[in-house]
Amino acid sequence: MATKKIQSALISVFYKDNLEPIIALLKKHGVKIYSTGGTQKFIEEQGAEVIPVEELTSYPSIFGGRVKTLHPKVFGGILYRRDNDGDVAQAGEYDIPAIDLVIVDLYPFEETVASGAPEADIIEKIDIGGISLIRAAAKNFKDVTIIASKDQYAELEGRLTAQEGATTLADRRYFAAQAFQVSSNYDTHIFNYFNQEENIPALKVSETKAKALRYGENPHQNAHFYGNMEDLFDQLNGKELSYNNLVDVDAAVNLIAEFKGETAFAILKHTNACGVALASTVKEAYQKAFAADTTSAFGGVLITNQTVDKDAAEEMHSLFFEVLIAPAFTGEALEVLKGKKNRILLVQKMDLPGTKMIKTLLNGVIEQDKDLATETKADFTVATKKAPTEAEKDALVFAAKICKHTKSNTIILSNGDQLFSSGVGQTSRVDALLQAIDKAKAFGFDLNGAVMASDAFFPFPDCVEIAGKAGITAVVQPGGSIKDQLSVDYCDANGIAMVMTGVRHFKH
Ligand SMILES: NC(=O)c1ncn([C@@H]2O[C@H](COP(=O)(O)O)[C@@H](O)[C@H]2O)c1NC=O
Repeated sequence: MATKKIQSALISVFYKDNLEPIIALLKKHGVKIYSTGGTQKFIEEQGAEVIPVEELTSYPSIFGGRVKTLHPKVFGGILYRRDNDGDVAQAGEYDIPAIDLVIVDLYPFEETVASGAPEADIIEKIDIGGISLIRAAAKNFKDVTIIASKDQYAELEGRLTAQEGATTLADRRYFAAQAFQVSSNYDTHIFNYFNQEENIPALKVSETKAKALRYGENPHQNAHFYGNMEDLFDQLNGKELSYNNLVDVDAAVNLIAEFKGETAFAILKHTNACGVALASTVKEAYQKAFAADTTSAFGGVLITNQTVDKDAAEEMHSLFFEVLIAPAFTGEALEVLKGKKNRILLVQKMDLPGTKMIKTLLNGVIEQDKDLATETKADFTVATKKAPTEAEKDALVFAAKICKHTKSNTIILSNGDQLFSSGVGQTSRVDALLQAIDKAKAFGFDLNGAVMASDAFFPFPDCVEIAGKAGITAVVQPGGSIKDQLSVDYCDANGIAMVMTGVRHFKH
């Protein structure tokens, strides 16, 4: 393995933190250090000698720092092939010194975009010299070690310490791969920023944090999560989230976001809600959600949008559940809930970011806007002679919100603050309705005066007929079938109120 002792380094970093141990190591091994303005000052403060890069290039940093390392003496020193006689002779001819190690930390482009800075500031944070140094050094990994981010200092320190100031070819190839990961991620963010306005048809996703999951949907499937869960949640208890947990947590967080300003509780299984309720306390909301399906709740993912207190915690403690998500837990509630060590407790710190959804299929991916449409009473068009009462309208809004987050074909039966039952993921709407009616009866709900929500239109009047006979008095559906009138006629003949929203909510 071609182990090479590092004799010279170029250091140019935006964030200077944590660089100290590297400087100390380089100093200890007598490495000649070249550096740019701010970094040079920082290294000198560490008591190490530095050659300003301007001395090497015979140019000052110009155009407000847009050009400082971009010079043949710098790039030649990185890129010339040490085993190529012609390159070595040219390096000598032009007095180009070898640079064995390059350490860069790029201008924080992504951070600057996220801060809402004006475009001029964002453009200045497109690093040119740094990204070029990274690519050059990574290309010449046979001879040069590249550290492309402050996140890699500790790894470099470890290897230099263990190998007496040297790196192996395997080290350098590894760091080169890391470097291209950094540069491609950086360019992806720049492209996506520009493409917000340009809409060039290209999908660039770059997630640099990967977490190996225990397994995928089933134990024989490997799986990873690419993303940054720490931004969204603090985990207070329990084992690591599994692949299926993550899928359900995503569904739960999207569902509960519908109930801002209310005290809501939901219980989900396989992304569908088997219990949803509104109440004045978390305990009561949990009790009502649980009552909708006391069987399915076992092993479920639970979520509320209010602080979980001791009363609520004691109420749900006897249930075996996988995950509980809340914006906060009281100390007493945690004491109760932590009684089961595998139970995952998550504090949700923010709403889900992002407005797009991506899925792989066939030999490509499909992307779409998230379904962010939620109908209010104002969006209802009364289609029947009889209009729903205000209480029925409230119930229809509640049912429609749950319906939107349930697998198609779906039917939701509820009142204004409690999911009674749902028919989920059925191949016919009639089956979804029959499933919902059976479930409601099985869990003791009286459907007389209940409301029904459907994710898509009724192609035939069969659903309203079955629902009416079960006691349903008001219905919300998108409408849009050429046979809408048949359903309206049935409702008119049987005293059922029906509203249409014009918005379909398929969820496949
Ligand atoms: N223009 C250049 O030639 C150039 N060379 C290096 N940089 C960047 O300048 C920063 C360090 O600058 P300083 O050492 O002056 O704080 C690093 O983030 C590095 O990626 C440059 N700046 C931007 O492109």
